[in-house]
Amino acid sequence: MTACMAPDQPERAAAKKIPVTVVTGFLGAGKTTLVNHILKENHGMKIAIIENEFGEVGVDDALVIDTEEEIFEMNNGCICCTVRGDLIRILIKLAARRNQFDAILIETTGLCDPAPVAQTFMLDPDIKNRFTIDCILTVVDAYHIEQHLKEKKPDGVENEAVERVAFADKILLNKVDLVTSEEKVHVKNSIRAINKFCDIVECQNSRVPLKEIMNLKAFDLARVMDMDPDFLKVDAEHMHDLSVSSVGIREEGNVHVKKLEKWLSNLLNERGQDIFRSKGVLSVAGSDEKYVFQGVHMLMRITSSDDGVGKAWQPGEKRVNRLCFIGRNLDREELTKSFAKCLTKEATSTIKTRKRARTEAAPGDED
Ligand SMILES: Nc1nc2c(ncn2[C@@H]2O[C@H](COP(=O)(O)OP(=O)(O)OP(=O)(O)O)[C@@H](O)[C@H]2O)c(=O)[nH]1
Repeated sequence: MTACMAPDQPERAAAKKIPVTVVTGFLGAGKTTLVNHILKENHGMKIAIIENEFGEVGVDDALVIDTEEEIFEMNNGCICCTVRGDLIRILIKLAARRNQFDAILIETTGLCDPAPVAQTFMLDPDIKNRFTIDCILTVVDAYHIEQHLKEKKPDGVENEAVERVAFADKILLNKVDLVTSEEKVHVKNSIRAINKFCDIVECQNSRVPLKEIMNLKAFDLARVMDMDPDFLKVDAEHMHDLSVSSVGIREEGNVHVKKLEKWLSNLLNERGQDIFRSKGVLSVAGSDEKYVFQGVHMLMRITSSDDGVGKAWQPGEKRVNRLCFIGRNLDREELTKSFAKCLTKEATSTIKTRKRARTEAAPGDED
């Protein structure tokens, strides 16, 4: 999205390359939370944000705060492989409007390999003359990172969490509220063992001043090449872990919120080791608020548009529940069937009730 927060400055139109911040981080680390934080802050910068979401069913549109700004969403694949062409097309369009913003922030998917994304800015002739990578910013979930760093991967598959930390120019050590000081020191040591150079900034709910994360000129190609001499080889091996998959559910109807809560908490208690990430937008019987659930392994939270994220269901909007699970050994049929048991026949939404009341009321009677 293009966050227009300051008047145009003519000097911005000078032929300076547009700085790009690439935000990476494992599933659920706090990348969208960072985007929301940037959108809420009054920092006076105009930032174009490109969002790439992993999963069969897109949910992030409902997780980003309601804003007037333009959003570039890329939900048809991962920008490190299948939709790199789409990324290039968006960037070229943005380059044509370069005097309308100061910087670009790309939120990559939780499973994205940052190397091919960075390569796009080094190798594509249309892009490298117009843009420059300012920083590869990696958001780390202080509570869950250790288990992902230690995870054994199938042969030929890189550990995404390790890659993310290794490539980072800067790390936001997020969710510090969930760890003790000793655990935090331990996590920092693990990060340092992989990446000696990057700056580590601790934060909660991805709240950091913008000057800590943008216009840093922190990306250092020489350091990256030192670490990975094949970095600029486009045909270098790049394999996603195929044992990690996503199951998407799209289902019209209204859910019974208590049944849903029980289902989700049982599911994540039993399977949370393998279900890395779960999220969903829900239509709850009797409410016009759009409910959202967010799970990272066993931690789960249900909120609604009433809490300030996303918009309530609009009159005429199709109330479809959208759920996305990402992890190992997911059983699509079982997930779909067990979710269906949370639906209720108690279907009337307050929108319909209000609309009916209005049409039945005499003109001038409505409040
Ligand atoms: N306790 C706690 N929860 C947090 C913090 N930051 C973010 N969260 C929660 O973690 C969950 C995941 O946050 P997101 O920002 O959606 O994570 P993401 O990296 O965009 O996740 P993906 O879309 O899977 O890539 C949400 O429920 C957030 O509210 C934090 O500092 N502390």
